[in-house]
Amino acid sequence: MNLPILSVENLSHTYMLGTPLEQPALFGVNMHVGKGECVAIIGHTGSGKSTLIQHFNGLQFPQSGKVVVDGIDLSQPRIDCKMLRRKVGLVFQNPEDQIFEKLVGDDIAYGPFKMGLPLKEVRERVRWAMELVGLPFDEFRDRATFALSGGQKRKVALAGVLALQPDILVLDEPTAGLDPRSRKELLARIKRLNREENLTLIFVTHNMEEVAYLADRVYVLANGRDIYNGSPREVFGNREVLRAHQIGTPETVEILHRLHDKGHPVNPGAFEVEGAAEQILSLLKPQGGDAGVVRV
Ligand SMILES: Nc1ncnc2c1ncn2[C@@H]1O[C@H](COP(=O)(O)OP(=O)(O)OP(=O)(O)O)[C@@H](O)[C@H]1O
Repeated sequence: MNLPILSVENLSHTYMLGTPLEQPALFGVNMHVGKGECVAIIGHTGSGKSTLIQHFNGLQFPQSGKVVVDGIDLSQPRIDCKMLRRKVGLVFQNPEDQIFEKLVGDDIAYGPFKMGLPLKEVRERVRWAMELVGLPFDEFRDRATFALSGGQKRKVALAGVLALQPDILVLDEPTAGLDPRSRKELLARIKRLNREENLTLIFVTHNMEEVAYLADRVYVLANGRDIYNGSPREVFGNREVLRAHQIGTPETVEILHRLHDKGHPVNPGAFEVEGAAEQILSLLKPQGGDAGVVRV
């Protein structure tokens, strides 16, 4: 891991603390994310994923424990929230929570404009962010936000955050509700941002194919605790732990494990589609020295 740009130490959180409706959500969570890393957070519903990422840009502040973002200790009083939100862009699960202007271009321009940037730069950033998420500027800037499809709204919400040019991008279920083609396109764009622009990426997902495709490292949350972290290969290799916490594995892992259990010589750790396909194809090739010989 590179130098950590985000560290969480022993973080606990209880909703409605001190009331009869107290709801504990996090218990002593630890997490470290290196600059330029792509980290997935997985866990069953209610395990605390959203609560955790809300601590990264000051939507929640540590009740106990520590969150440090690029040197800013969020447990200290008088945090510069504006600066923090420029460093950490959070895209919510539901794009409706994030879009409030009538026109697409105005909505994406809102953040950079509030930063006090000159109009020319605001416009450049809006164009850049729109093209990046796959919304052609000339075609979409004057479109009404309310009349967009769910997938287009998701792209607008993402572009609005990208236009602030954050150092860390945090995505809550980035492709939920998208059709397979839009999902694939958006994931490829996000991957490019991480790999080519060196944007640190943290994302929450229930989709294990997404984890396999994007993540360098995976944190597993269960009942408000970080129970495991490792590379996708390590995490997906630990199917017992995942099953115990109602977390699936990518289809590729399942297929390779079934072949392996039936005695076929495959490595079930290969979770990427290309690697899995190669292994399956190699099983279909004739084995042994007589390969290709036709006996009559
Ligand atoms: N605003 C809130 N007030 C009270 N309790 C809450 C609130 N938000 C979340 N919780 C509770 O905190 C716990 C963790 O919720 P959280 O939304 O962080 O989980 P999650 O892993 O993101 O779930 P999901 O995968 O369903 O989005 C749950 O028990 C939830 O009911």
